[in-house]
Amino acid sequence: MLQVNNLFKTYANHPVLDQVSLELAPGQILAVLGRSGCGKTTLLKVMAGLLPAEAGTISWAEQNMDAVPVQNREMVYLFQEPLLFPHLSVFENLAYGLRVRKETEVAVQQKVSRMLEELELQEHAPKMPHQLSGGQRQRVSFGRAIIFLPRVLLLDEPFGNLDAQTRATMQTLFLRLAKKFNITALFVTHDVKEALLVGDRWAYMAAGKFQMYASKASFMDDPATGVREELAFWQALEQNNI
Ligand SMILES: Nc1ncnc2c1ncn2[C@@H]1O[C@H](COP(=O)(O)OP(=O)(O)OP(=O)(O)O)[C@@H](O)[C@H]1O
Repeated sequence: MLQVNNLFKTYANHPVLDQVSLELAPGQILAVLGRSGCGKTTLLKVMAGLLPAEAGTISWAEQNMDAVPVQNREMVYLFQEPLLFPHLSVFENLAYGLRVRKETEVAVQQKVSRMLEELELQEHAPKMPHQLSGGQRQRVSFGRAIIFLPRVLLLDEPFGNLDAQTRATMQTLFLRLAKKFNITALFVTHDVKEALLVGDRWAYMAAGKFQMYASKASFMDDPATGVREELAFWQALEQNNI
């Protein structure tokens, strides 16, 4: 179980994380909906150990993560822009985390081959990152993050820069692999549809305050989230009222 208790952080005396608490069971995906500037990136970076919090605790399976350094925390932050090693091939980008963990060459070859297949990137294995499309780069980045089965995957608007069709393909791929590898994830997005699609649990963040909902219905029914408003727009459009 992932547990976050009362995280607090300020920038210039202004709270950017205001007593953020959440709980997530292993294998669940928490979709976090929030507008630009609400503190989503700060929350994910604090959880990954990339930024310090002023107060609060983060624990996994009742082990406190606060003193655990980034490289051992295994709470992996996935940037919106895929960050790949430009001088390494797709294969070697995927293999990197396994090699750092001193896995045997046989295990590396097996795991990378399997991941290339899952990502439908077999034919691109020898390519360098600059020879890939944006969607393909994001797939490699995602594969690299899950190949060593981290405790928690932290996704920051991962498909925000992709066109609508590639985005839909990536959402389906993400869900299939997350379920297959039993990934526990926080998925932040400003897109209502994406939040509804990828989440098993839902939260809403505004001005540093974080609210988790007991059910999809309660998330949708909260006027703050704007879900009903968006649904009403599409219904009105369908009925030719717009
Ligand atoms: N290093 C910093 N110093 C001062 N203020 C900061 C710093 N980093 C972020 N902020 C402010 O904190 C708030 C939250 O920033 P954060 O990057 O977490 O937002 P976000 O929800 O991820 O936004 P976006 O979706 O636009 O990336 C913003 O108002 C931002 O201007």
